[in-house]
Formats: sequence, structure tokens, C-alpha cells
Amino acid sequence: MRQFKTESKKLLDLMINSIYTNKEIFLRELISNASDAVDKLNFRSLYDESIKLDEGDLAIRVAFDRDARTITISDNGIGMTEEELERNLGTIAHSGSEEFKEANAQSQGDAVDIIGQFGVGFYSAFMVASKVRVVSRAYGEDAAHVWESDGLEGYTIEPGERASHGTDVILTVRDNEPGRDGEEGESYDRYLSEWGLKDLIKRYSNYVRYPIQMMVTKSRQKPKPEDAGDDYKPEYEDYEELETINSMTPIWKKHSSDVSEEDYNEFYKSTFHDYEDPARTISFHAEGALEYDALLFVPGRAPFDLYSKDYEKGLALYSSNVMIMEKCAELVPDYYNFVRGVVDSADVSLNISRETLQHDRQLRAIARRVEKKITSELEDMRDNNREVYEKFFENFGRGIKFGIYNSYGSKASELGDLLLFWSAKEQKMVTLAEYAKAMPEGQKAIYYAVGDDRERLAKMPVVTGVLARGYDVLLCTQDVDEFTFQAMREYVARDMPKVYEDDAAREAAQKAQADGAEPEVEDRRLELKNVATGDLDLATDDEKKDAEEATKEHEDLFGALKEALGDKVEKVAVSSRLVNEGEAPACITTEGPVSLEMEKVFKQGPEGGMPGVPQAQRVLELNAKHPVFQKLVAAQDAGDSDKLKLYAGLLYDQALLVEGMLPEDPVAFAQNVCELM
Ligand SMILES: Nc1ncnc2c1ncn2[C@@H]1O[C@H](COP(=O)(O)OP(=O)(O)OP(=O)(O)O)[C@@H](O)[C@H]1O
Repeated sequence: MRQFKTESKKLLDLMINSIYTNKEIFLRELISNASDAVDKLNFRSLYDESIKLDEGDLAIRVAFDRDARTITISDNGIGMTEEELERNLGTIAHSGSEEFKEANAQSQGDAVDIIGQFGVGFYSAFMVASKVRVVSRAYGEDAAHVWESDGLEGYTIEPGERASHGTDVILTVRDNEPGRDGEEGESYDRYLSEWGLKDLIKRYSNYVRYPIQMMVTKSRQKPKPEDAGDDYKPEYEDYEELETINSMTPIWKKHSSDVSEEDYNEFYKSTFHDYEDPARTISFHAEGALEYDALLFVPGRAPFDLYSKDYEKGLALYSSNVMIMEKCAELVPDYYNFVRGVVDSADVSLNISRETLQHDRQLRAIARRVEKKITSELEDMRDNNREVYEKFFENFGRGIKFGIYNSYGSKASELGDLLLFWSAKEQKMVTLAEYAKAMPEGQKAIYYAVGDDRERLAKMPVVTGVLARGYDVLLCTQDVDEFTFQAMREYVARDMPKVYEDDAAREAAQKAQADGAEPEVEDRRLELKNVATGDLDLATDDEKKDAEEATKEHEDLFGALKEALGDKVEKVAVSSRLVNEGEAPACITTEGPVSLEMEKVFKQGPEGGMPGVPQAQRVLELNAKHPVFQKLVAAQDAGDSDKLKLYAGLLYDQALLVEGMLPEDPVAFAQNVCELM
């Protein structure tokens, strides 16, 4: 007996002891494998002329034997060689076993999660079967092989017989389990019935493109005997007939009004191995110069490997009913990599290869339309189904931000309005347009703050200072946020109330409005500003004057503080952000393109420790109205340079702490605090 690989064994344990309520999905998984196998053969026949297939013969059969307690799923697809049986059914073939181990550890054996994440396919058979036998003959081979296992320790592979290419999967269905402790038992008998199997096929596999056939028992009236008397009662007899159970028309070819939401959801879940319904289903059909059908889904949750390098984006590409490619990456841009679905177009050449894909004009045109459609559907979701959209954004927003960043901002006008950020004022997620609409008159920029914790950000002096002036601040906690804003540089807010330069124009407009004219609107360019960098230009004329005077008056003091802090700061200056006695005594801001948060991201990056990593140019800003400032002035006046040095270090370190960074020398900081006490 051959042993299962460790990870496979774990998965099998999960399957066998599964309390997964959806055990019935085993059939859809096996049928989907059968359909894939037929697809593969069909596709191979396109370029291998020696393969002669009659499309009409391609089918999947389901049969059962109540007495022997077996269900058989057969296909006449590509089949498997001995090696393939070993490789495909002895290990978790499709998903890296490392990832499985990780997910298994994290979910601590939660079957639902594992099954959902991995779409465990073939192994799901063991949820209902005590033994699984696979008889397979690969196309072009003379010999067949039999793989068999009870799903516990291992499996055997032996020579076997099969009339032609294809695979039979034969399940020995478990005995019914009685309920225990008031819990309901498990009835497996229902899978050993015509109606039970038909129901499962219709529910889960209705749109499989190949006929799923089953022998069904039907009843018909016997012919009336010629000598029947007047009191003849019609007699009936049972007979058997091979029936195609599924509808077969690909679901994407149907009009959305003819398909129920449930059917779409089932199709999505079975095809893309998700256990949650999609957040959005997008079905569209193009006619004219370029014809195609597309059925796209926005998943309800992010797949576990979305941000790993192994994640493969792409839509399934069909042409004339043949699947050409399972994941055609060229059909979706990276920032919509989460979209799953199918594009079917007879206009795409069947012989398209990976190399020619990118240059295929038809395909590029379809991709452009697909992208536009996704964008407009997301916009619709944002406007009409906000709750769902916010969940969507939580799942996939990061990718969209990367889209803007990676395009150096050239995608900003298309994607910018899909972004959501946390508004400190509104205490909820807002779009940039909503931010702009809520701005008080006179606000010229969109303000944001970056850090890793929303609550901490909300308390930062640089944030509270802007909020105190009545301006909202977007609190951003993703590493990509600031890079995205920098790539965007500005946001163009549409339909903003027009600002009139001169009084005469304003008065004329007011008069026109009083006479019933619509208020005039205009597009406004709003700079995106980090509240902790550069000059925010928020100070009033009086405040500016005060700051200038304080700067002049205490020139020596600032010089001495700068000297005390050395290279840590670029300069020490009077703050135009902190202008009230009640505000913080000091804060650290930056000048130039690199902010403190960006510096952090760079440091954590691959070149983090190397020389030349971009550094933030720090400025220690002092609140000239704060009592602490008077202490500094006093120390300076008294010529107490030791004290001044101590104060400078402390102010700098505590400002760092407030901004979520550790003082460069925590021990010195602690000592300084003690000395002060
Ligand atoms: N009926 C079949 N005919 C030919 N090959 C099969 C058949 N069933 C399974 N296989 C092979 O076994 C492999 C493993 O099947 P399994 O259902 O576990 O995973 P999968 O189909 O690759 O992944 P998923 O089910 O998540 O899409 C398949 O990839 C396929 O190569």
C-alpha cells in the first residue's frame, strides 16, 4: 500500500470526520473534475490531428446501485496514467501543501474554512464514501489502472480494465449514521436514489457544458390489448431511459433575467471553489463587430493567497464552447485581479497561444470593455449598496490603491473615485468626492494622516490641529496609502459650488440664483496633503505674524536647540500647526518628499538596512504658546545649556512617541525623564 503524503492525510482526516454541512457538494466536485477531463481532451484535439472526437459523444454519466451502495461518475475525457493517478490523487495536487499546512494551523481544523479555501475537490468524496475506487485509462494508452483507498492510511494502484479512455470514480457510500445526544443523524441513503442524485446535479451542475446523463426509471401506459373489454383499465409499466439531467447551455450565454441569483451563486461557488456567495455578479453580452458573452463575479471575500506571489489572476477564456484557457491574465488588469469569471467569444482564435495573447486585437478590445464594465459596476455598488461596497473595499481596496501607485497616477482618474478612507470628522469611510463635498468654504486641500492605528492617529497633535480648524482629516492605515496619494498628487472634485473671485461676480450669481437659476458649479483641483509634512498653509495672518515674531525674537534659542539635537533634525522652528496653549508643546514634521511613515515603509522593505535608503528630513516644531516654550526661553536666558540640551532631547523623543515611533535611544530617554523628576 502506498502512503498518503502528510498534508493529504490531514485533509482526509478532515473530510472523513467532517461535520461540514455541505457534504452533498462531493458530486459537483467529481462532476467538475470529469468535465475538466473532457475539456482537456477536447482542447488537445484542437491541435493534435490524430485525435478524432465526435463532440456529441462527450458526456458524463452518473449511476447508482442501491444494493451495492455505490455511485459511479464516469467520463470519457483524457483519463490518467498510473503516474498521474499517483501524482494527482496521492497528494493535494492543486494547492501548495505549504499553504495548506499554514491554513490548517490557523483555522485549527475548521473544516468549513479549509474546504472553502482549497476547494478540496476529489477528496470531498470521502465525506460520503467509505471507499473510493478510480478506474482510469489515459487517452492513447492501452492499459487502465485502478486507484483505491478507504481514505485512512494509504491507497493502492493496480492494473485494471477499461474499454476506452476516460475515468470512472466509484464511491461506496457510507451507512447511515444514527443521531446522537439529540443531534440529527446523517442519512447517506438519499444519495442512492434517482431523485437525490438528479436534485444534486440540477442544483450544482446544471450548467456543466457536457451532458450529464443518468438512467432514469420512467413509467408509460401499456398499449391497450385489442380484445380489451369495456371495463379495461389502463395499465402502466416501468422502463429505463438514459436522460440528460443538466441544462447544458452555458450559464454565461443566458440572459441574466432568465437565471436566478441562486443559480449564479451556485455556478460561482462550484466553478471557483468558494463557499461564500459572490458580492456581485456581472453578466453582459456584446453584439456587433466584436461578439462575446461575459459572466464575472466579485468574490465576497479575499482568497487566502490574494497577496502572495503564487496568486494567479485571470478569467476563463472560451471560444466556440471550448475552454482555451483557465486563467487568461490578459483579460483583467492587475488591480482587478480578484475578479473571477468567464469570457466566451467566437471571435477569439482557437489557436491563440500564451505568446500571441498580448497582441491579439480582439482580446485587447474585450479586455478594455471588461475593465470598463467592472469599474462601472463597482461604482454602482458604491452608490447603491454601500454596506456591501465597504466590505468589498476592505477585501480588495488595497489592490486598487496599488493600481494607482503602480501606474504613477495615470489611473487616478479612473480608480480614484473607488477609494474609501476613514474620515476623522464623520467617523466613517468616505470617498474623496464625499470629502470634498463636505469641505467648509475656503478649504483648499484634502488632508490626510498616515500611521498604523486609527485611534492613535486621531489623537496626534498634527491631526487635532487641522481638525480644530474645521477641516476633516482622512486617517490612513495601509502602507500603500501615502504612496497612492503621492502618485495622485491631486484630486479633481467635480461639480463643486463655484467660487467667485470678485464681489461683483458673486453678487451677480446670487441675484441669478434668487431669480431661480441653478447654483453654478465647477471642477476643483484639490491637493492631497499629509498633515505631518511641509507647510500646510493653514495659519491665519495673525498667527503667521506671531510665528514670525517668535522666530525672530528667539533666534538664539532655535539655534541652540538645533545644535543640541544635531543630525536628528533638519531644523527647529515655531509651529504654524500648534498655535494654542492647549495644544501639544511640540511635534515632528517633515520637509521634502519623504514622510516619517514612508521612511518606515522603506526601512521595512528589502533594502531597509542599506545605506542610501530615503530618509525623512525632520523638523521639530515648537508651540510658542505652550508653557513649556517659556521654560525653554528661561533656560536659554539663564545660559543653562545643560538644561536646554535635556529639554531638547525630551521634547524630540516625546514627539516621536506621540507619532508612534520609538525614541532612537530609549534608555537615554528614560534617564532624562528621571533626571527631570
Ligand atoms: N475524472 C478525472 N479525469 C482526469 N483527471 C482527473 C479526474 N479527476 C481528477 N483528476 C486529476 O486529479 C487532480 C486533482 O483533482 P482535485 O479535484 O483534487 O483537484 P483539482 O481539480 O485540481 O482542483 P480543484 O478541484 O480545486 O479545481 C486534477 O487536477 C486532475 O488532474
